[in-house]
Amino acid sequence: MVLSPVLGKLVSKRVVLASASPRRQEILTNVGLRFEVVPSWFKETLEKSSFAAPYEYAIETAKQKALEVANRMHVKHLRTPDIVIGADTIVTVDEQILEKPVDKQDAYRMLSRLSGKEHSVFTGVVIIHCSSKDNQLETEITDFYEETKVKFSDLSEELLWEYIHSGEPMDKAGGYGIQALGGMLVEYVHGDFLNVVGFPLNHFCKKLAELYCPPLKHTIQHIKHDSIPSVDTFESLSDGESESSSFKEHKGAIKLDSPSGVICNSENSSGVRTGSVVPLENQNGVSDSAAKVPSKILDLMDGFRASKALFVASKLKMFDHLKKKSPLKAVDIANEAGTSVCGTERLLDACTALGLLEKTPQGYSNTDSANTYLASDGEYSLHGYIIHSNDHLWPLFTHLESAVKEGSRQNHRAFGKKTEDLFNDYYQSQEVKQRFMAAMHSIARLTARDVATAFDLSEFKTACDLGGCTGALAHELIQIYPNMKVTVFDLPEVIANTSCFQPSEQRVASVTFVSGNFFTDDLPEADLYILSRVLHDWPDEKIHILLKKISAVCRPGCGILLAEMLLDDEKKNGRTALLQSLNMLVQTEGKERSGSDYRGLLEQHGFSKVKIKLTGNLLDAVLCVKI
Ligand SMILES: O=c1[nH]cc([C@@H]2O[C@H](COP(=O)(O)OP(=O)(O)OP(=O)(O)O)[C@@H](O)[C@H]2O)c(=O)[nH]1
Repeated sequence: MVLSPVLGKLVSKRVVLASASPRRQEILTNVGLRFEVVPSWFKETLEKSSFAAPYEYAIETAKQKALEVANRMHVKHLRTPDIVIGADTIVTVDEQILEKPVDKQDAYRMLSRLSGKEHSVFTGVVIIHCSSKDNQLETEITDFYEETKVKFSDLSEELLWEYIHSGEPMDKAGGYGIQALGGMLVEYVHGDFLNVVGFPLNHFCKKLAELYCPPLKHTIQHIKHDSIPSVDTFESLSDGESESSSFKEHKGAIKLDSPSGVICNSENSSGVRTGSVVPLENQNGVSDSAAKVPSKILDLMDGFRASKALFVASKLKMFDHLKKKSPLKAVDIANEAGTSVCGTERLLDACTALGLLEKTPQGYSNTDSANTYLASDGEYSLHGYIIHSNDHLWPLFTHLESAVKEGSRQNHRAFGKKTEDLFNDYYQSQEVKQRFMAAMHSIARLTARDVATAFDLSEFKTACDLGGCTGALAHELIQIYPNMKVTVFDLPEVIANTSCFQPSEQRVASVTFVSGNFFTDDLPEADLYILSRVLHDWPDEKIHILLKKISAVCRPGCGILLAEMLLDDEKKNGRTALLQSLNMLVQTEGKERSGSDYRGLLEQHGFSKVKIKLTGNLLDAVLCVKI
């Protein structure tokens, strides 16, 4: 299947999956699509009776989910995605639409309705292309749906309740998961199995191919096999080059960037496809072996080069120079940065190919996202974390192999000294301390709003951010909850260096900085204790010491808010969090954990009503209350 050309075109795009469904994430990851996950906050409450057909309801819900994410990212994070994908799966039986059960009784009602009958599963999918014009979000929407028919056996009461008690039905449309235990209920499936699981991959891939590599009419090939009917295949879908007439004709398609270098033309020199097994030559005489390019693996092999190119361009302040003045030629930037012209030109070209810069005959300019995130002066700049990644994490990662073999941190190998305490390493020199604080500040600035709004915290009048560093989250909290007073509690060497990170124009009086060590000193009183990127630094034993201490000073009704990257329970998806857990391995005794892991730790110290929120940003949130 020639999907590589399509994926090649998407590689430089910010693709977002507006769904919390782990199944959708897995299905799309499996085909090699690279995307971020930003779960939608759209409540599935559209009036079902106002839709003429059930699939219209599924499509509209999918559309609203995706639009909510596109708008939120555009307004809230100043990050307009290029493409947002949304989906909604429903089950229909006896002209009723079934969604996810709200409780076990509801699951029972659904499953007994499906027992012994055939039902339909519809998934509505939308692909939204986004752009920003005069700061307004512009969208072009493509949608489709897929129907699969499923027949259940007669289900005995016993089997029904056994299945319900397994817990599986609760987050699944129609109250069953065909891919797991629910498969035992099914007599037959007519249609796309993955559509039932939540995402019609086959139809989606065809849609992507239509949008990104529309066929030149004369190249569509009908492959004939003895017993299989003639079909139009992905192999027959050619690039058509960006200006092909069929491309322009396609409803809802927008003009996209030039191909990523993967040859997508599928004609041979005589303009006729001859089959997909033998490598073909296109009009340029280039072997059409795109189907065999393992692009995902090649990308991973290149990953370190791309990271290092970003780090070096940041370290040499190239994005700062280009933010001040652009376009600039390589020679001008080399002069500013004190670097060689030939090396600078190669670095700038690589950054252009990575989508960080734009290049015209007049020279290089920053992309919008380079101006926002890579220049060092932006409100949401990641410069601090990038420099920390280059100077601190990179040397540690060169010892990943030893870390994996030994199961322990590698600070001694990377920096030539044994560290008893993680923070001794960071705070022993002023330069390293400032760099570390800048890194933490940049991640905190980027995530603070999503963490602060993950739950309604208005009932907490006072909060104490343990290890709150520069106070970035504290300042966000008092913006959102004007009656809240927040204490930032951190080591004396941190508190002494916070002044350069303070916002100029805020009600600073509501944020107080107190120095101390949360393991050894008394904790300030508060209704809410916040631990943001703290617990992941420590092994369970240390976490128990800290939670016990917090629990001892918490009155009933007081809470703990955790902000961490959450792993999925099966530790299969979410590569950012899984890679971050390796990051913790090379430098700490800690690790990333799942929401269930944190729930287990918190419940052991008298905290209950644990709520978990995946924010779609770098940090997720967990809230619990002392009983
Ligand atoms: O056999 C299976 N059938 C359905 C599922 C899963 O069910 C849900 C459907 O719910 P919805 O479309 O509303 O999606 P959500 O999970 O709420 O995520 P969004 O954030 O996209 O709204 C979906 O997860 C299917 O995967 C299943 O697993 N097996």
